[in-house]
Amino acid sequence: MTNQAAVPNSPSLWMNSWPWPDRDSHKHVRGHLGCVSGPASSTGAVRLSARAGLRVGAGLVTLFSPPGAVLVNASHETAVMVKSFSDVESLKALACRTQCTLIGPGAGLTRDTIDNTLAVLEGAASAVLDADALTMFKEQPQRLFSAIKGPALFTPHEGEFRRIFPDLPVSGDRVDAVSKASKQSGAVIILKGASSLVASPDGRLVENTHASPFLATAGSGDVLAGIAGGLMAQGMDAFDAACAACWVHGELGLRLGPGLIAEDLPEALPALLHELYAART
Ligand SMILES: NC(=O)C1=CN([C@@H]2O[C@H](COP(=O)(O)OP(=O)(O)OC[C@H]3O[C@@H](n4cnc5c(N)ncnc54)[C@H](O)[C@@H]3O)[C@@H](O)[C@H]2O)[C@@H](O)CC1
Ligand SMILES: Nc1ncnc2c1ncn2[C@@H]1O[C@H](COP(=O)(O)OP(=O)(O)O)[C@@H](O)[C@H]1O
Repeated sequence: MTNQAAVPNSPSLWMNSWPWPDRDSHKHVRGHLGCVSGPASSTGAVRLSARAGLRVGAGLVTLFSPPGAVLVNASHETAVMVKSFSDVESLKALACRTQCTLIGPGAGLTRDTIDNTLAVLEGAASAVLDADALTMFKEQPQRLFSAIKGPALFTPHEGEFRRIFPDLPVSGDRVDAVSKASKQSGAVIILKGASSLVASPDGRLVENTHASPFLATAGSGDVLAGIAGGLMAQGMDAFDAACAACWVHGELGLRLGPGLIAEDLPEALPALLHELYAART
């Protein structure tokens, strides 16, 4: 059991480290986010992440796509770029050119997802792992943890958390479970839910209750991962980026409310970002 209490999330925790561009910024200094696409039949989830990353300010966002999914990705995207990768070496080379690469949404429950996740962790300066990139390490979580070299953020829902941390019961003390999981893995972790907990291996712990039940809709978590990845690509500390992403995502949920679908979230970001920009000190 941990006696640690989680700090309530609020903009005061991370506003000062928000990566606003300055007068001399150009797209290459605003960070490059890579997002790894799954096969042609399941590309939508990661495109939600990519769009959120671009909206939150990453200067460049590229979808890294297997050859068979390039056409479907390219036909959906305009500002988000698309690059093909045919094997783990070419994916690693693409990830090396990013400040952050995100993998998992719609990646697929296949051996390729294991190999591609390891390539991302090896190549990218920082990484966001969600969904299938976590689930696929159910049988060998230690292999995943050992592959972490730089800042890494895991964004599991409870089902995914249970798969990679089977010894840490989330049905009991969630704070204890997520704190231990972060220390065990070496990753910052967002344990998502109606209340989301953010834990860092160095012991920082925040609880986000600033959210709406209307966020319980397909693809909403993919957008959250993209917001966090977009902030990390711009150089924000992984824990601050995770806290900021949870609050911003929750605020968008509160603003949009009934009828919200995941596509709405990135499109609602500019109005909120205008307010945060005006309130900066
Ligand atoms: N537009 C799209 O293309 C979308 C694709 N998605 C992708 O679909 C794949 C499967 O993801 P899912 O998360 O649906 O399924 P998973 O199969 O990974 O997990 C769902 C299972 O986990 C259990 N679970 C326990 N706690 C849960 C919680 N708090 N939230 C959700 N499930 C919980 C559920 O009982 C369920 O059986 C992933 O690749 C994901 O990225 C989803 O992100 C939805 C949107
Ligand atoms: N009842 C709720 N209240 C507030 N936020 C919620 C609620 N249910 C889900 N969410 C949020 O919605 C997102 C759902 O993510 P996830 O389960 O990964 O779905 P998906 O895989 O479809 O994107 C998470 O950020 C979670 O915190």
